Amino acid sequence: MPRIAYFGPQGTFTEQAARVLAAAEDELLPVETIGAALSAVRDGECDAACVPVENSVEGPVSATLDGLAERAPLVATAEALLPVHFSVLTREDVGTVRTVASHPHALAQVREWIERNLPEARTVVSSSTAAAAVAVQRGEYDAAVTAPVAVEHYPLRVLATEVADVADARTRFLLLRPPGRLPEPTGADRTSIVAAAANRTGALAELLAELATRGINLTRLDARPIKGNFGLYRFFIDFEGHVAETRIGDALAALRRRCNNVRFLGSHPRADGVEATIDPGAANQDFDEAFDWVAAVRAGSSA
Ligand SMILES: O=C(O)C(=O)Cc1ccccc1
Repeated sequence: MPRIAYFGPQGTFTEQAARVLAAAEDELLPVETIGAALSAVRDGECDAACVPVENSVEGPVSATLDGLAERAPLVATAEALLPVHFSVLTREDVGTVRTVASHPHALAQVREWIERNLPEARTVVSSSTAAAAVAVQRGEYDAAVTAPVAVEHYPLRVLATEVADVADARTRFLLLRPPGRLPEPTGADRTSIVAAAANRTGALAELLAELATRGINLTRLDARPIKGNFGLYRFFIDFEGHVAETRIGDALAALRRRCNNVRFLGSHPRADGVEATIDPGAANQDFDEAFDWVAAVRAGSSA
């Protein structure tokens, strides 16, 4: 039975995402950290890992980005996009709430609600939203900001539901596997890479220009420090399209030439189904025809 490690414990948002991404026969295994989920795949204990990668309020999930840039390569084969609103859970015996625990991304999304509704509470960071619920059960903190499903696993009092400072907040999750067969292109795909640009004037601009001149639309750009090299950064770039397409393959080949290091992190269908924008002259057919023409010129059969 295929096994999927997810960022747990039970009752996290990531578990909800894993349920969306898993096949009926897959076994879901909660692990304590994002790093442990990635290691479970690298060590062969699990076939895939489900982890959060970006949030529309807080931005990138750095543990996931750093975990993908280092150690053995993993490739995203699918993504899920979940709306994120929170429940606030307490023990039955809690009077005034003085401590509220949760994952930093959750706390960042309910800061105003806590100020308004729990003015005496101090916030405490936990490894995940569900880990905060466990800590409340144990009596370590008074309240936890959790995913709506958490109350099914941790019998706590529901103080509030549908809590969110920003309406329509969403988190994107990835299903990661060892490199292997890629999903088929659909016309509404996302490709992800991480690249270490050379440390010289204009290097990042040149790298982005390779994508821009081929009419490739970016969907995300994040910089993360390369640890142990103060001042050096790697760039995580997501863009529309699939590596199986000529225009995307041509761009990746250019990045490979220009960068110190490029790692392919996957091509897979977008959860929102948004189709790639194609500029005039930048469709796959345009690339194919242009390459055919060059081949014909080289063969002496065209000019
Ligand atoms: O802690 C969780 O439940 C997670 O899955 C990470 C997370 C935290 C806050 C918003 C979305 C995902």
